[in-house]
Amino acid sequence: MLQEPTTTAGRAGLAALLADPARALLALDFDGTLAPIVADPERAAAHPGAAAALAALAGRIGTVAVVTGRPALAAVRLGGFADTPGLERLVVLGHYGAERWDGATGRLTAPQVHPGVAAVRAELPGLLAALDAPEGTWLEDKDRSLAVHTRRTAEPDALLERLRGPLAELAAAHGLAVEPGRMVVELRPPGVDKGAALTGLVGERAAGAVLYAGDDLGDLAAFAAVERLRGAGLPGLLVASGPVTGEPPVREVAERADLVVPGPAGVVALLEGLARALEGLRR
Ligand SMILES: O=P(O)(O)OC[C@H]1O[C@H](O[C@H]2O[C@H](CO)[C@@H](O)[C@H](O)[C@H]2O)[C@H](O)[C@@H](O)[C@@H]1O
Repeated sequence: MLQEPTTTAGRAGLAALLADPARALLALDFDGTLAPIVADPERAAAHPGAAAALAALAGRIGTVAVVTGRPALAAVRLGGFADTPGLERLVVLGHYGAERWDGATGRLTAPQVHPGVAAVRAELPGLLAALDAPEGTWLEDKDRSLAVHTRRTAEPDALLERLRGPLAELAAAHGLAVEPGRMVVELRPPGVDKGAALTGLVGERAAGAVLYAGDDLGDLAAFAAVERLRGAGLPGLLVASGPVTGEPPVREVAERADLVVPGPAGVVALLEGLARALEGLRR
């Protein structure tokens, strides 16, 4: 059974997607939405059913995309997307939309690395040492940005709170912006976010309906984009992937969603339900 959205706008978005799937755009975040949250980001992997569920929809829905804070190729690798029959036309927008990988061509497009990234890379270890960042603090170097993770420390939330100000100052000193997330603060180039990335793709594909699913603060820009598009007459459905790891949900995401599902397993079940509904409509 396909779960029903709890809002009128969400129900209209789902109805429009089902009525004309060939013109619809389905976009999903990666970590926390298609991939369960794990302690070590390098060991993240898509839910075992995710790639197949996306592939089942890719033949029916006009555009299927992943929109992630990860480098695009990292999401392709961790998701197993390049090896999945049916996902040949998948689009992956990485680094919050700064990068784009097209399954159809296998090509990655990306801008120059922001010069502030090298400066932050050089200064960040010293800053963390000066701030007495405890064991377990982990610096993720994503080439175009750097992320400080606190999940593996004894008090991740308190540490994140303590680091937030100094990291924002360092980012600003080098022309970078901060992107907060689940037990992570990322220092990354400004000027692009998931909302701009999603809006661009909607325009490029002349989408007639959009579904976006996410779980974290970085997804709120995409939620805002769908809300704006709905205001302009484009039906849309917002899905929140609620956490299943025991940590509290990201309140703003759950509150603004038309449908909350239980984590990546719930997202996969929703995708499978959509595929079944579209198959049923074809008969
Ligand atoms: O936009 P996303 O696809 O959601 O990527 C956002 C960040 O996700 C990763 O960090 C998060 O997932 C990790 C693995 O489950 C988890 O350990 C961490 O606490 C989460 O914040 C990734 O490491 C970041 O680079 C992404 O920006």
